[in-house]
Amino acid sequence: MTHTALPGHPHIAYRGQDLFIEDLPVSALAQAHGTPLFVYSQASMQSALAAYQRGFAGRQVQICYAMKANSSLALLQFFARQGCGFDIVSGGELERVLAAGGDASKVIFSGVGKTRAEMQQALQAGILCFNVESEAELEVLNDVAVAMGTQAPISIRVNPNVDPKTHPYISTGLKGNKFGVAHERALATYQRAAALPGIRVTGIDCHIGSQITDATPYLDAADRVLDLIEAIEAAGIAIHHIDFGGGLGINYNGDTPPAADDLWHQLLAKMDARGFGDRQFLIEPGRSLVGNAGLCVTQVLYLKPGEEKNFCIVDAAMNDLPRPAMYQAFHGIVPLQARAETPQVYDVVGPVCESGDWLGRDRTLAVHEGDHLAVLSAGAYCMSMSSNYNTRGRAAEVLVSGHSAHLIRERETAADTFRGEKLLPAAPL
Ligand SMILES: Cc1ncc(COP(=O)(O)O)c(C=O)c1O
Ligand SMILES: N[C@@H](CCCC[NH3+])C(=O)O
Repeated sequence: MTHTALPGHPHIAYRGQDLFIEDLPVSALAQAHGTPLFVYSQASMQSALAAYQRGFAGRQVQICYAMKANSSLALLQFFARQGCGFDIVSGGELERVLAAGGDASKVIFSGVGKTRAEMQQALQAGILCFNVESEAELEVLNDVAVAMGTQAPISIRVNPNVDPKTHPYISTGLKGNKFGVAHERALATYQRAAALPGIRVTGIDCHIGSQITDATPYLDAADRVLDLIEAIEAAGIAIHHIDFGGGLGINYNGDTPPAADDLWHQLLAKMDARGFGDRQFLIEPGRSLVGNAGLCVTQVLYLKPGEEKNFCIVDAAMNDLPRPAMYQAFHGIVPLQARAETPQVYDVVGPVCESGDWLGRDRTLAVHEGDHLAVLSAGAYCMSMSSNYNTRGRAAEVLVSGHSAHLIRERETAADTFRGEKLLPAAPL
C-alpha cells in the first residue's frame, strides 16, 4: 500500500486512499465520535518538542508551552509530563495548568492587562516569573506583593521594535504594538524595578510575534536584547534568565519556517559569541508544538452549485475554526477518503450566518454529500479560539497515540452553551 505523507504534518498520511493519523484511519474516529471533531497526534507533539530539546542540548532551558495555542487539559498534562512549564496570560489559564497537574514553579505570566486578583493568585501559587509589560503594571505588582508580604519575581518584556514579517494582527514586537516596554525605556524601568521592595528582578523577556517563518527577526531581536542586558548589568542589576518568547511558524501552505533546532543553534551561536551562552533560557513556543499535530474533521452536508461559485457546505464553521474568518488564514483541506473522480472547485463554508464563515476558498476537491474532510494544521489557535456563536456547541477532541485514541473532550450540547444564564423573574422588571 502506498504511504503519502502530508507536507509539514508528521504522522498524518494517506495509506492507499485513506487518511491516517498515526496508526488510525481518521474516518473510524469520525464514525465513533461524530463531527466536527478535533484529532491530535501525540507523536507529532513529541517530535515538535524534541526539536526544541535538541536545539538546547547541553544548555539550561525551561520550555514554557504557550498554552493559549491549545489549552485542552490533556494536552497540558502531556506537556507537563514532558517537563514543560507554561506561558499563561490569565488567571483562568493558571487554573487550567493546576487542574492538569502542571507545576506552578515553571509558569510564567505574560499579558498587558493582568488584574490585581490575577497577580495575587499567581503569587499565591508561586509562579516562576511575571513578564511585566508596562511601568504602570510594575507599580501595581509591587503594591500587591508588598501587601502579601512577598516579592514578585519579574522580567520586563522588552519591545525591540523588530518587524517579524507576519500578519499585522499577530505581530507584537513593533513600536505601534501594545506589548512590552519600549527598548528605550527598558533600562529606566529595570532601575525602578530594582528599587521596589515588592519586586525581585530575575530576567528579561522578548516576544516579537507569531507565525514567524524567518530566523532574521529573531537574530535582530536577540542583538537588541543582549545590548540591553549589558546596559542593565552595567547598572548593577543581575539578569539571571533570558526569555526569548515563542512565535516560530509552521507550514500551513508551503511555508518554510526554520526547524526549531536550527533556529536555536543559530540563536545560541550568537549568545555564545557575545558571552551569554551559559545563561538560563526560557522559551514560550505555542503553535510550533501543536499546530501541525491537529486536524479538524468535518462532514459535507450539502454541495451547492452557484452562478459564480460552487459551495461545499460542511458541519464545521467559523465558531470552531476562526482563523480563516479572522486573518484570512489558509488551512489545507483534504478528504478522508480520496475519490478517483474529476474534482471541482469549491468554497468550503460552514453553517454560520455570516459570509465570513468560510474555511477554505477555491479548493479543488472530489467530494460527495456525506463525505468527510480534514482541515489541516488545526492544532493551534482553533479549539482555543472557538466560540458558541449561533448556539453551536464546541466540538469534541480526541488524542491519538499509535493505535489508541482517547476522547479528551466531549462534544458540548446546546444546553451546555447556555448553562449559567438566568431567565427573568415572574414579575416584569
Ligand atoms: C507572550 C507570548 N508568548 C508566546 C506566544 C506564543 O506564540 P506562538 O504560538 O506563535 O509560538 C505568544 C503568542 O504570540 C505570546 O503573545
Ligand atoms: N491567534 C493567532 C495567534 C496569536 C498569537 C498570540 N499572541 C493565530 O491564530 O494565528
